Amino acid sequence: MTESLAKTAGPRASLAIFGGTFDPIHHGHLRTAIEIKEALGVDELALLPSHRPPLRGEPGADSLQRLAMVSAAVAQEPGLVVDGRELLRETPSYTVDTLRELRAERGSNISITVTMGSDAFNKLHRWRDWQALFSLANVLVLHRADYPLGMDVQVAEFVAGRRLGSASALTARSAGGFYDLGLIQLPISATDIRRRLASGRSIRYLVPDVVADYIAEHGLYTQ
Ligand SMILES: Nc1ncnc2c1ncn2[C@@H]1O[C@H](COP(=O)(O)OP(=O)(O)OP(=O)(O)O)[C@@H](O)[C@H]1O
Ligand SMILES: O=C(O)c1ccc[n+]([C@@H]2O[C@H](COP(=O)([O-])O)[C@@H](O)[C@H]2O)c1
Repeated sequence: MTESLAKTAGPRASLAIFGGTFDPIHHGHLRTAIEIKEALGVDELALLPSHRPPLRGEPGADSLQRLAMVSAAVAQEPGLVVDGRELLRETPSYTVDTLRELRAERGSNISITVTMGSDAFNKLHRWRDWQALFSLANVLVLHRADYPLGMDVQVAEFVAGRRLGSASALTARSAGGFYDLGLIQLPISATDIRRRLASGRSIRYLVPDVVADYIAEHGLYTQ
């Protein structure tokens, strides 16, 4: 299927994806997922736990455990769904592969927006086939408090002509648009949660109770 997609304005079905290692999923991710869904006005926001994250070491919890925690966390949240497709591939979880699969399934007309925090976006120039992401989807970047937007010069040039005036303008296009969004950011990170658990401290109110219970039952992140 061709990667040059129609970019005409107009109402269309829409989907946003929010990928991550989710090691573990926390309230920073969940609050952000809701903000993304509202800002874009999408029909559906899918969280995509990565199986083998390309630019980082082995996660502390295995893929099925991370998938189970994400699924439990969103079970009560209408409009948020989990997409476990990256666990079905043995290759590193390249976003471009995921988007190609989604396009093949959903067709060229649906609006797809891939979303990521500024920490992830600042490394975009190291992603597999990163320019192709913009042929397959729109890109929405969320400012994270500790990570000012500091994109690579090549990426900056590439997105300059693609910047739209609002997040919701992305959903009127099938692909190719870019927007960076300032939103309420909870200063929570999975790294900090893993450190707390390793030193026997509480993680209550940083993650949903179902996730804290799962971690305790499976003895995760104790070292
Ligand atoms: N508190 C937060 N607020 C908004 N976005 C977040 C937050 N934490 C993570 N993200 C975003 O969620 C996506 C997945 O992040 P990831 O699973 O790596 O979580 P993390 O908390 O950054 O993990 P780690 O500390 O292990 O790097 C990334 O795009 C990241 O920028
Ligand atoms: O496609 C790539 O090359 C690529 C490189 C690094 C990260 N990603 C994706 O970006 C998302 C956030 O990654 P991380 O490591 O910050 O959790 C997750 O969905 C990864 O699969 C994708």
